[in-house]
Amino acid sequence: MANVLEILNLSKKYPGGVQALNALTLEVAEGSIYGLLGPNGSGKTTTLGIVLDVLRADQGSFNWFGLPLSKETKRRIGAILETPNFYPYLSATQNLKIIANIKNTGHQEIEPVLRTVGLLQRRNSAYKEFSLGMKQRLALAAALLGNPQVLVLDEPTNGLDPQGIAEVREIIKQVAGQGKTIILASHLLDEVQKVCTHMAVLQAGKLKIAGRVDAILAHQDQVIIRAENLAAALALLPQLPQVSNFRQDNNSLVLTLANNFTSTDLNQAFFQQGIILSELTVRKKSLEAQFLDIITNTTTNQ
Ligand SMILES: Nc1ncnc2c1ncn2[C@@H]1O[C@H](COP(=O)(O)OP(=O)(O)OP(=O)(O)O)[C@@H](O)[C@H]1O
Repeated sequence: MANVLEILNLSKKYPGGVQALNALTLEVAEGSIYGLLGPNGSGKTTTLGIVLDVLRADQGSFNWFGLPLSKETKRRIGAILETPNFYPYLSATQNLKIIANIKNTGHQEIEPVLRTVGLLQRRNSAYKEFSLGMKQRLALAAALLGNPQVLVLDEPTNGLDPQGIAEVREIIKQVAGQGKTIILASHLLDEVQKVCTHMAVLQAGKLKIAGRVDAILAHQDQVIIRAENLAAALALLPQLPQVSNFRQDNNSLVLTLANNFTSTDLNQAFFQQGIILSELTVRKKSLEAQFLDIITNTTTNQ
């Protein structure tokens, strides 16, 4: 599948001396929901600012749809970097009419986008009467005007209550289901795991890891095995391509699977060598623990 966005060796130092980005390289494939994940200050907003032409990089390059950024490519991108300045006394529809005029798109798009974000019933209510969640959904509607191919969102659920968070996440998935690519920045692995198909993890402006969310997280599982003949199992482990590392813990062996292998593959490998496992347990780490592991242990890997 074609790439919607390609970032190559992007670096940015702010005047105060903070190296916000350090040779960042990543690719976003068409149709993906791509999470840019990292702790506060890791460079997510800076990355989005550069690719949306709000900030200038010191070094490196990027392209959208294989092309340099231009008026034409910008038209194919809808973005929310911060909450837009809607007029408080105007209704949802009136506010969107103003944005449609700025974007030079027809007013016939307003009703469908309000429906997509679940605000059609409230289209005549004044913006000032909206809850925070509704305001964020109106911002999404505004970003969707002009039918962009890509939606770029910076921390789209920040500050919302659980219901508001669930609504926004549902809209993101629905919009992706219409074939649009979504790029979103988040500091929550939980959010990225629930919403995204792919992710890049940033720390201190550097890429820690990038790839499919399920593959990255599966690689974090711990597998605990026991066998009648533990010594034979232990002796076999260094030869198994399914295992990336292991340690003995009393009568058990605790191991991490190599990329693209499952616990079934592991069980089969032992069986083929005549070792019957008496126990095989997959222990999923908490998402917080996985996030910390990725941030602290992972070596850069695209
Ligand atoms: N205008 C600025 N001037 C100086 N330093 C800045 C500026 N904007 C960001 N920084 C610094 O650059 C680094 C990256 O910031 P950035 O906002 O890109 O990170 P982030 O991952 O989006 O964080 P957050 O989740 O807190 O928004 C941080 O150390 C931040 O303090």
